[in-house]
Amino acid sequence: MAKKTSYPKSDIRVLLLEGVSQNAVDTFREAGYSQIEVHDKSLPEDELKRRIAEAHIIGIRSRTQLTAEMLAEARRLIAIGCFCIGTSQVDLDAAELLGIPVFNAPYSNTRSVAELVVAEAIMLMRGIPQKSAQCHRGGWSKSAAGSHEVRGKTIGIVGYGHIGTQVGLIAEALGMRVVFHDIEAKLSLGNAHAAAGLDDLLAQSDVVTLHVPETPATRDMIGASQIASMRPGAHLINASRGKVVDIDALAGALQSGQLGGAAVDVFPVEPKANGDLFESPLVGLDNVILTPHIGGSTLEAQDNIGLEVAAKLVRYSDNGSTLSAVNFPEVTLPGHEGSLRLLHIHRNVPGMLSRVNEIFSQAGVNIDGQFLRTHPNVGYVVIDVAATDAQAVQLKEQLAAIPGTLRTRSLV
Ligand SMILES: NC(=O)c1ccc[n+]([C@@H]2O[C@H](COP(=O)([O-])OP(=O)(O)OC[C@H]3O[C@@H](n4cnc5c(N)ncnc54)[C@H](O)[C@@H]3O)[C@@H](O)[C@H]2O)c1
Ligand SMILES: O=C(O)CC[C@@H](O)C(=O)O
Repeated sequence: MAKKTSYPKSDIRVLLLEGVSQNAVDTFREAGYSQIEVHDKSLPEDELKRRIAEAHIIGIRSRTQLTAEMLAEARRLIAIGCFCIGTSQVDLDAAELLGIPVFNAPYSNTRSVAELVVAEAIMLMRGIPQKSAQCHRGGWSKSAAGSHEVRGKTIGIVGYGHIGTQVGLIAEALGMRVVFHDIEAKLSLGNAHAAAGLDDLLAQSDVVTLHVPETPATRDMIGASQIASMRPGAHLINASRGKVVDIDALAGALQSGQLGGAAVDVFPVEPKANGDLFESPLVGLDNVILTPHIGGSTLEAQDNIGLEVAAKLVRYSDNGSTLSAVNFPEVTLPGHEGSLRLLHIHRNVPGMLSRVNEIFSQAGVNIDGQFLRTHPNVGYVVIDVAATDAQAVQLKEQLAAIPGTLRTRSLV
């Protein structure tokens, strides 16, 4: 009897780290996956290297670093799920060149971050962090000095994407004036308007809030000279990524009173697990709200993220669709009932498709459907055929032998 070509679901190992929602586990179970290993923390590097070598699918949040070196150990890995928005913890190019698509949840915690940011803007404008700290120490200083309504004040939003626009809409509903800065041309929502540039935004805002991704261009985007461009006594909120702000420059400005206060949720170096020591130059400053990277950590957001990312991973594993992958050619595929589906991920070099097609032509196998998308470095072609089990084994082996092949899979 011919050997089976598709990998049985019961052998597919799913490794879920960092306490992703139970919804994710349930989604895999309902789709027929049974080998699901769940950890509520990220794993130490050595252990992760061992575990990732066995896993076919891995789910992480922001603490697990999937570097090129780590991914080189992931010999069986077919897909990565980031159960969050940010994907800078994964070397996306390295994953693509290994033929591994990465999925995330681009909107599921947007509202949670936006609500927190607007609440923090109110707290900072009222001087609540300092007043609360004083009361905790047994102090009492009832005064309106330095305390302001947000109504009529200006909030400056850096990065006017999903979160930035939500912040703008909620802030405007509270009567705030909204300005934004983005590297892309953006449609202004409500009465928001684009600042002439970052410096212009900094100069006119009472509260500045950051909502950019971590990229080489956003690293230390707010340093000493940008802080010097802000209004004296203005406030800074960072719930984007820690490396976007020069944290020593921020600490200095908060200590000197150049800035009135800050709310910081993300840090250049964050503890790996709950209970680990948190260290920052901002610790102990009364005018700072410190939170442990929980901007998107509401039960609503985590439940939605669990469903969304697990569904994308299951769809890729079962059907091959890569729609909404962040690093990979996107192919939306119909069902393939009655056909064998072969997936071929390859280096995007000239002549690859003709070599693929030559294999089917020589085998005398008709192609029912074919789907191809390429990125500059990687191509992804999906071929549906009516083939016997014996032909299927041979076809997959021949596809895998084409020079430049990164991965092949077959789905029945
Ligand atoms: N604290 C948390 O828990 C939490 C939760 C969710 C997201 N985040 C972070 O927030 C970031 C933003 O999320 P989003 O969903 O709004 O992303 P998004 O992609 O929708 O928006 C980001 C915006 O930043 C703009 N941008 C990129 N580089 C820029 C630059 N150099 N200068 C100005 N603008 C620039 C983009 O054009 C885009 O409009 C994420 O990348 C993630 O790192 C944090
Ligand atoms: O849940 C996390 O660990 C990350 C949350 C947030 O930073 C995101 O990128 O969505």
